[in-house]
Amino acid sequence: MPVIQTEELTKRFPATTALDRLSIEVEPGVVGLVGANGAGKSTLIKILLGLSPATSGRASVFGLDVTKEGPRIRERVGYMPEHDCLPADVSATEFVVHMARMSGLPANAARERTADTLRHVGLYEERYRPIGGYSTGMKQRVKLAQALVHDPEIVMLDEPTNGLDPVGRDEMLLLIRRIWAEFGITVLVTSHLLGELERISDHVVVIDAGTLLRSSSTSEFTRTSQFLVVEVSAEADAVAATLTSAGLTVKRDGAQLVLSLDDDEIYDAVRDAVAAHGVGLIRLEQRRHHIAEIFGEDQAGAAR
Ligand SMILES: Nc1ncnc2c1ncn2[C@@H]1O[C@H](COP(=O)(O)OP(=O)(O)OP(=O)(O)O)[C@@H](O)[C@H]1O
Repeated sequence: MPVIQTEELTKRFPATTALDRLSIEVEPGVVGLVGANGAGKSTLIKILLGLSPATSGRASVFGLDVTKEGPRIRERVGYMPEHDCLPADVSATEFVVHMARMSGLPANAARERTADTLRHVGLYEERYRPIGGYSTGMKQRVKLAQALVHDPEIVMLDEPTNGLDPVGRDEMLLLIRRIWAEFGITVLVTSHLLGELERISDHVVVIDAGTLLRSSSTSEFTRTSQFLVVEVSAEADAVAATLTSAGLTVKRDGAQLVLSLDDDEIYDAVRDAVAAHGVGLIRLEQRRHHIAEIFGEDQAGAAR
């Protein structure tokens, strides 16, 4: 059974449709939910948590209907909200213990789990300092710790790398990957940056204006979002024709030939075509599509 399932899920606000008949399935692992600002990521998480009702359609977590089983779902889910929501005048320890108690842990267990979790997120040394004096990265770690402290089966992390510098982003991404790798907790993590989610996710779901653009394994996603640029010393048209007759998708971009990377034989085919025409190979380079190109995905994968 999928951990999360939605069927034709729709959420309308007076001025906008945040989710438009969205159907997705999430299996255990790290799942990246990618979309531009306003795509509907936070809205989806709030519906899954039973915090906001859908307009129509269905959603379930662990097979439990979100409209009827909100409390039972929230017992088993950790949630890291997008925006800063931490009290400034208490320490990380006080706050996370409080959240653990709210989740039903007895006092001793709450204190022990808090210490373990703060150590895991790298905040052990600073755990008694007031949160108000923390950096953005430290605050994100407190938010992550409170999502993990009651030992959930899945965590939903809304833009956990927001506001972090490149080093802070890398550290946060590593921490997120470890949640699944070391503890077996499924992670649903949102971002508007595909590249960073690709690094840690087993599966990527892309939404745009509340609709599903794509849902696939990360390896498949990476393969089809890349292309190969070939530049030859002469006879570019003839080389392109040879590659096309070998079954490859070839587009011209000035002097360059742009090939879809969806064929495993592509490098052999390029070598053979270049040899057949007796021309030199000036450039052979793998490149990535820009995110906007992937969002308007063209499976042929040529650069525009
Ligand atoms: N409570 C609300 N009332 C009215 N409109 C809302 C509400 N919450 C979200 N929206 C609208 O729904 C759309 C989706 O918003 P949502 O916050 O889910 O997007 P998002 O993908 O999480 O983007 P962001 O990262 O910017 O939050 C947006 O157009 C937003 O303005």
